[in-house]
Amino acid sequence: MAAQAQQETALDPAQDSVRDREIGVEQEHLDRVYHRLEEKIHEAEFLMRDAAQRGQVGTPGALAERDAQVFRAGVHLSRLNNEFEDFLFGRIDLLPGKDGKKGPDGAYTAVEPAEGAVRPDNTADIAETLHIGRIGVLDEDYAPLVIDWRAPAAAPFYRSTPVDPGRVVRRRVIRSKGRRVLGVEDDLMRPELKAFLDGHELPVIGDGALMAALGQARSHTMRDIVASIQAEQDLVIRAPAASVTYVEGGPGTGKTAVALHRAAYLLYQDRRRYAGGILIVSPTPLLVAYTEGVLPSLGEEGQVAIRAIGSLVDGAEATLYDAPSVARAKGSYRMLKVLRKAARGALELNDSPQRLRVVAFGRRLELQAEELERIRRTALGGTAPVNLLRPRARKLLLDALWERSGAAGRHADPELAAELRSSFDEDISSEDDFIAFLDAWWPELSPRAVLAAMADERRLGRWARRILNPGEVRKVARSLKRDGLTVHDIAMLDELQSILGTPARPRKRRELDPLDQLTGLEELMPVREESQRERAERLAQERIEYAHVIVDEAQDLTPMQWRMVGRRGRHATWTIVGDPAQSSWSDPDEAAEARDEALGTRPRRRFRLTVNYRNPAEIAELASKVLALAMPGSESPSAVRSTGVEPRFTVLRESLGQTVREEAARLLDRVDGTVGVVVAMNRREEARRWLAGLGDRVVALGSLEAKGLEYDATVVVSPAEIADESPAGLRVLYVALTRATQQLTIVSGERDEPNAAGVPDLLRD
Ligand SMILES: Nc1ncnc2c1ncn2[C@@H]1O[C@H](COP(=O)(O)OP(=O)(O)OP(=O)(O)O)[C@@H](O)[C@H]1O
Repeated sequence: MAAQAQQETALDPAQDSVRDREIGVEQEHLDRVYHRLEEKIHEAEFLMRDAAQRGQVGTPGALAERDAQVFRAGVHLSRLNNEFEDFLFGRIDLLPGKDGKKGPDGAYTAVEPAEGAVRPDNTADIAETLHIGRIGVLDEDYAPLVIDWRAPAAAPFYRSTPVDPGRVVRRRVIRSKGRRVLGVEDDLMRPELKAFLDGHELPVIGDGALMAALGQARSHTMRDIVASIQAEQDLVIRAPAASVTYVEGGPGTGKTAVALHRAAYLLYQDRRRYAGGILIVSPTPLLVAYTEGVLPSLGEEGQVAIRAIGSLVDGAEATLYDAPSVARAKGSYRMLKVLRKAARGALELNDSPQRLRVVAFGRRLELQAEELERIRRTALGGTAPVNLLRPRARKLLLDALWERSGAAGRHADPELAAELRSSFDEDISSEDDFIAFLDAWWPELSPRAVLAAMADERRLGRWARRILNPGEVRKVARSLKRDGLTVHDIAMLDELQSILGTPARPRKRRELDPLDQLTGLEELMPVREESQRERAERLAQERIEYAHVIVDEAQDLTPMQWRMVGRRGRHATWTIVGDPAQSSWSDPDEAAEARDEALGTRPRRRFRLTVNYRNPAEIAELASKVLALAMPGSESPSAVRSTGVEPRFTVLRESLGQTVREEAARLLDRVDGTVGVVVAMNRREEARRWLAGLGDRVVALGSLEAKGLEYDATVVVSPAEIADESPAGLRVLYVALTRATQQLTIVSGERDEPNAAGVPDLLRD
């Protein structure tokens, strides 16, 4: 952060005493906060005991409210004690505001200082001090002890910059653990100003919280960034929820972090609206596992579902990846046409009956294959879901049988004719042969059954004629034969579900009570209504639509995946974050078209994040060489820090496995946190074996799995192999090169053509 006042160093004893004093000041405040919370708990407990003693005193509503209050207070304190390591993390010291108005959180609302707040000799008095934390706490007079980070009054903590300071003079990050304050770091937003708080000059400690946060060792889970959200990120987090918020930014600019904080912010802003749920779509289960702790650390759980794109369909979990050429066929719009044909074609699988025989009015009636085929085609006309067309097909069969029966002209009186027809329909419909025929001839199809039918190459060839080429048909059919589902199969299953439809089922009646049956009571009682809770549970189970959908790594979604995600947010507002330069999908234009279709005509609000908080400048610079090849003309985000450690280049020694293992071990010695080894997808298993026994700080990843993740150090194995993997290979390599927060080692394989210094061809100037 610019213009940090670094008036002190830890080595200066005088400064140390100022630091200790300031830590003491914050400790006092934190003690007050905890004291207040305990008071609230006691208050609530007292109310509860009192309520219990007085039995029915008070309206039921008031009693319920008390219970709820006790419950909330209890949850509050247990969270504070157990989960929030740094519950209170910020403070701003502010000049007096333009108007004297206070907001609902007890803080003054004006963003700009009052005229005359700064005196001509560049001195000023601090008029207000606000502490910022994960949740808000008021004192007994309703003055704010802690402001929730998402409240409007907290915005200046994130937004204020030395260029545009508003009322903020000093911005402080407080580091604490449990109930103990460990440290403070200050930034001065008006370094030229001499400001006084209670008559004493405002002290300034430390060298910036952002750098401290960025330098920390990484673990296998992501941390929240509440204490150091930067102004351009804050604009996205607090953007109004209407329509579509669209965020682009290079690697490490905080897109994922911003997306998660935005979910928490939206819930805070309008909890009722988002009771419909927020869905965060993530590219891989690894990234889900990496990020899922962030929301609980912000005090939000329950209403946010973070799901990998391969886990969006209930009961189906992707465990496999497709080869790039198969993925291209399965993910593109062309597959939609194939699925539509397959869903209709699957009705005619080999065991479909070729003849219908029934007896009506004492006569045997029969429909042959040709007639049945004609009826099926008529029933399938249009685009209605196949499973919902069964009643129509049944009706057409009955029409044809009626015709065949010759009964049509028997009565001139239309009423009698209609009566005859309806008893004809009733007779036939209840005939066992007819029911069995219909079940076999128009079975209810499941998405899985259709997908399984597509594994037959000849059949798929028929359905995909002039849509996929024979090579693609062969490969897709073969891939569908494997046990297990791929990420792209999931979007196909979801599409099939919508093409096939689900017939309405009769409502499940409540379990019969044997006693009721004996007494006949069951017959007298009306069918029990669903309770409100049961209804809520049922809706939650059935829910595929959300109130807000956040798509992370949006550049990777295929057209079929956009359709799947779009179905989950038909009435939602959206936040889309991504980076076209990191796209692993080969046809970005087609994907953009599908995205626009999913989002409809909703207006978009666009943002761009420009600063890379992950990679040191040395690594970012190397990665920018690949960016220039992958997306000529696009700009790299600027790295916010530098470590002085250049990327290391090595060539394969005895064997690739041995070399990689040695390099990983070397990095494990040099960093405190994690090491990621990124290889081409087809080397994943091999790479896991190479690293066996090195401990759980090191992991092997296929190039596509590295998406969104970060490590203290990474080993990127054979850039050429990764780049040659798919048409989007260079962009995937760019992802691989931008995962490290501290050190990067490149191991060249045979295809990399390294020069004497070990630098592979792709990474040379
Ligand atoms: N304001 C911030 N304060 C502290 N750390 C930050 C801040 N913004 C981002 N970071 C850190 O930078 C790293 C990169 O953030 P994140 O993973 O969200 O970036 P990204 O844009 O999603 O990257 P990619 O596109 O490569 O997946 C994370 O470790 C994150 O915690």
